[in-house]
Amino acid sequence: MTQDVTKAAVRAAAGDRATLRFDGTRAGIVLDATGLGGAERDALEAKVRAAAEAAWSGEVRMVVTAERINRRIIAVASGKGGVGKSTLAANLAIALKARGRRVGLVDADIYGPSQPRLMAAEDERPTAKDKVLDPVATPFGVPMLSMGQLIAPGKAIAWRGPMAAGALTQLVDADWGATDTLVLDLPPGTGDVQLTMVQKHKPAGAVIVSTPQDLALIDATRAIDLFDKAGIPIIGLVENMAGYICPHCGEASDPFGNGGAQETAARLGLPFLGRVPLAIGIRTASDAGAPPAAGNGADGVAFHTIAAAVDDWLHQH
Ligand SMILES: Nc1ncnc2c1ncn2[C@@H]1O[C@H](COP(=O)(O)OP(=O)(O)OP(=O)(O)O)[C@@H](O)[C@H]1O
Repeated sequence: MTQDVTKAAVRAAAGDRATLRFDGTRAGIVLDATGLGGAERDALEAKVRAAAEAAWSGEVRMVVTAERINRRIIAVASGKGGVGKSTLAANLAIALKARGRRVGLVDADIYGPSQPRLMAAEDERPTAKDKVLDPVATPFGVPMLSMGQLIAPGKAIAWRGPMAAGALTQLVDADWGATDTLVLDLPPGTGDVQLTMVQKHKPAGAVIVSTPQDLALIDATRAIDLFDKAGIPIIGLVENMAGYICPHCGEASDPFGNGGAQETAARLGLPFLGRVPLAIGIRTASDAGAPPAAGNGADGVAFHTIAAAVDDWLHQH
């Protein structure tokens, strides 16, 4: 077979990803797998090798290369539980994806991992190759890994920081392929577990979620201190459950007060990223594994506004 036939066969299999050189009876292929996940890379490599070997009667040698992706972690944190941190993390990931980023989601909440349910991936189990995990796909184009997929429920409650950070390493160092932005849903609170996690995995920035109540805001200030201590910049503050939207008439009211997080942000000189209203639709959609940011409804709007601010921040840093 001729070199031209082999070139055409390799090109048909690999497009622009392959360069081919001939040296006597040997065909050498360099395959650029930048941006492909593990399974895609293996499949492409096998396809190109098969095409080359069918066309070339001599030896075929192949080298697979990939550019390093500069992947950044955005931590989503809260001073206490139940403020909607996981809801925000899931919707932020989906809304950042809608802005063209390649987003993955890591659920590091060892106390109550809820991302598999929020992201409609409860029945998925990650596989591992050479001890490196392969994130599970979700219906929203955001691959995901969760502590809930690694550990039995309730098992990690008594973990100290180093153990939690060690488990997190498995999730962060997984085969994320082309993912350039990892949204990290941290465990609620500001103790040793959270500090060790952020010190070890150095997020590019943090989003702090709070409800308008004073107590939650005091807790939010503790979360801000935690990131200051670890030298991680705060991208900004999100106020969740801010104002109640009546499902019947659509009227907004403020059962927990109004603007507390915005005032706290201003007082601390931090950016305010936006308010998410308390809306029954957000809860029912989340419980049903259909995050509002994935649809076109009114409940998704606030998350897209917040994602736009986070996206800007990432462009500037
Ligand atoms: N803006 C909102 N409007 C209505 N319900 C909300 C809103 N945000 C979150 N919720 C609901 O509040 C509950 C707690 O939210 P979520 O699990 O996201 O909080 P969390 O801070 O991650 O909690 P945890 O401490 O358990 O990790 C969930 O039932 C969620 O659907």
